[in-house]
Amino acid sequence: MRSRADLASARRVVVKVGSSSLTTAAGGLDEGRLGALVAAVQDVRGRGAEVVLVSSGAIAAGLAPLGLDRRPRDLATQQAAASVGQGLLVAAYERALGRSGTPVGQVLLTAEDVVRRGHYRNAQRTLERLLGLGVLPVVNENDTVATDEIRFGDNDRLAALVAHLVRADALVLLSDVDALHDGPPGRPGSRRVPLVASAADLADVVVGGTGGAGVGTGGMATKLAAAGIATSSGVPVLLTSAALAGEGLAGADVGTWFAATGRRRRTRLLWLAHAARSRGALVLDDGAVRAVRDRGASLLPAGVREVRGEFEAGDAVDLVDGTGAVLARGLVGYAAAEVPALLGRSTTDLARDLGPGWDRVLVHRDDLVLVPAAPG
Ligand SMILES: Nc1ncnc2c1ncn2[C@@H]1O[C@H](COP(=O)(O)OP(=O)(O)O)[C@@H](O)[C@H]1O
Ligand SMILES: N[C@@H](CCC(=O)OP(=O)(O)O)C(=O)O
Repeated sequence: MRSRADLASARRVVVKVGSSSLTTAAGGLDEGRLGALVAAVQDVRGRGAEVVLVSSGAIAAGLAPLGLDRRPRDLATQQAAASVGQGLLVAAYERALGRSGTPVGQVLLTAEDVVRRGHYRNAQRTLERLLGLGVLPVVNENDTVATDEIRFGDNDRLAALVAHLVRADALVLLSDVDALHDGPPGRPGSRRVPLVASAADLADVVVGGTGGAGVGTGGMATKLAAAGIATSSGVPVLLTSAALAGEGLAGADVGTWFAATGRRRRTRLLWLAHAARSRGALVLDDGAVRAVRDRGASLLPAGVREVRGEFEAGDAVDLVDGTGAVLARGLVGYAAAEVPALLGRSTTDLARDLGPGWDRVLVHRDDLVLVPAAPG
């Protein structure tokens, strides 16, 4: 997809809508705006395209029923609000779609669901089936069970990973602002940025926090991070306001278009590079640094000098060099408690001394992404 005009002929689109676009100033869901969004989505579906909707708003929708007048700060109350609000949110989508006969499919995901192979294959299969059955999947983070460590916290990045998961032609991020501006919107002189073709186009952009009602989470920063994830793996992004959704999805010259900059990568690696939180670190000797960084090799226990942190097999860890700089991230094959006994030893020794199964690599090269060196 080369430009926003191509959106009019997209085959499959992921549309993400933020809390600020679905709630009223007084709190609670704004069914008028939700209905307008659904109408825009139905136009796209009417053209024969498939849509996955990633909708925030569960926490915001749960505030009023719980007598809360603002977004709570602590995780437990946020989860309680999400638990109450998610049902209201899906019910509002069902009401808005009611007469069309389009069924709504609620899909609640955690970060785990897009990283562990079995989980993301499962999520992928379910979404494909829902689309095949003519359902409108409405995706949100499974807030009520996600702990701080595994939480996305913002649906912008979740939407980028979902767009990759379903191989969408484009991701459309809808917020309460019409486009990315070169400074916080409302500040005199701030202007719309119509096109971001590469990171250089963001050099002069000043990004602020969340806007208006204070129900949004990440402000523009998480949208730019999400756009980076999507475009670097081949999915272009349109960022505009929910009010302009219909025009944007029809390819009109609204919002900010982020062109694709890279090619499709493995979903797990995309998550590792952009979304995973490391549970620990492995300190590599110089030979292992060269093998991993320059030769694309797997990390063997023999090249590791030290282990830091508490992690389980399958967790994300940083691979750091002798100076502490992170050179890669990977999914580790052993738990932290098992690693000290392996350090510095060859796989042949390990198999001989500890028996079969202990000759695995520490981090397989298929489970590893290099982290670009910090500039300067
Ligand atoms: N450079 C910028 N361009 C556009 N919007 C910006 C910029 N800096 C900060 N913002 C703010 O980001 C807000 C959108 O983020 P957020 O409230 O988290 O939205 P949502 O709930 O839709 O995810 C906008 O209301 C806007 O005020
Ligand atoms: N899962 C949360 C959404 C958090 C979030 O990303 O909100 P937003 O910044 O408004 O898109 C909820 O439904 O309230």
